[in-house]
Amino acid sequence: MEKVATALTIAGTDPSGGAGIQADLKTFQEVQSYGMSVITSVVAQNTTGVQAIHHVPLEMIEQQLDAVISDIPILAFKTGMIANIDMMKVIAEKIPQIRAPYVMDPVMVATSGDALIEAKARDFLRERLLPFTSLVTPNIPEAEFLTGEKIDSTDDMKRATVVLVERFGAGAALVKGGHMEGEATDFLYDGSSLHSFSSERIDTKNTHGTGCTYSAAITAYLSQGLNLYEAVKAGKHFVTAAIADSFTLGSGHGPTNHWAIRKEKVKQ
Ligand SMILES: Nc1ncnc2c1ncn2[C@@H]1O[C@H](COP(=O)(O)OP(=O)(O)OP(=O)(O)O)[C@@H](O)[C@H]1O
Ligand SMILES: Cc1ncc(CO)c(N)n1
Repeated sequence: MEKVATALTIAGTDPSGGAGIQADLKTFQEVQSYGMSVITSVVAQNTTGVQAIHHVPLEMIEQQLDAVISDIPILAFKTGMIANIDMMKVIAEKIPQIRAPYVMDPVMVATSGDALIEAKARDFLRERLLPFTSLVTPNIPEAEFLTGEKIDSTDDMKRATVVLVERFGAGAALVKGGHMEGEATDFLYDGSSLHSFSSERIDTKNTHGTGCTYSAAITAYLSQGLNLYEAVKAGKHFVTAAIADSFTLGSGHGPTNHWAIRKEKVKQ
């Protein structure tokens, strides 16, 4: 029987469908990995912002993790929104049982600017979870927080990738340039080489969930056995197509289009 590429996301939800668990599962499906999910927080949010957050009880997060881990092999997994230290502890205890590449999207604020994690939990994320990662994918503000250093230039971005790996123990680091000006360039440091991935900047306000979609695509490609460089390259292609074909839905930052890649294939 064919081996199924299984991918798990551990994250919060977005009922408007553009970010969080919903974006992750849509992305896994488009990339053709079998998607699974553990929900940390139920978030009432849409393209304009976050209206309310309900944290799933810790025992329930643990039971969801046990349900998946005890039954199904996981070939790659990612974490997104983990709102507080107690949740991080539960997840940190289970991670050693999942012997698969781990992509951390260190989610801190939504595209709308609303906070998704408690301030004091941000240090814990770096100290307790970062050392387990195969890859961490911060945007500029997240990288500034994790390294404690200001990022104003591409040289600063490159330096941050190295600091995250050499000083803080990430397996590899991808610092994303969505928040810079000019080309959308991301830098990857894997512990030995530095790579860059660039695309033209697309003129759109529809960037709700781009970070979730990107890290989910990388996770899915890793679950299929691609190496880190190839997975990031394919993930960058996926997210660029999804932003280029994004939807103007709702009155705020619209979502990316997760089936853009399929349309691209049909066009060829
Ligand atoms: N306008 C744009 N045009 C092209 N690529 C973009 C644009 N904005 C972001 N990107 C790319 O999208 C990916 C996600 O990057 P970004 O820095 O926006 O993540 P993020 O801030 O974590 O996302 P989120 O909005 O979900 O929090 C990166 O590859 C980045 O270079
Ligand atoms: C649940 C969740 N995770 C991540 C983001 C970041 O886009 C968001 N808006 N919501």
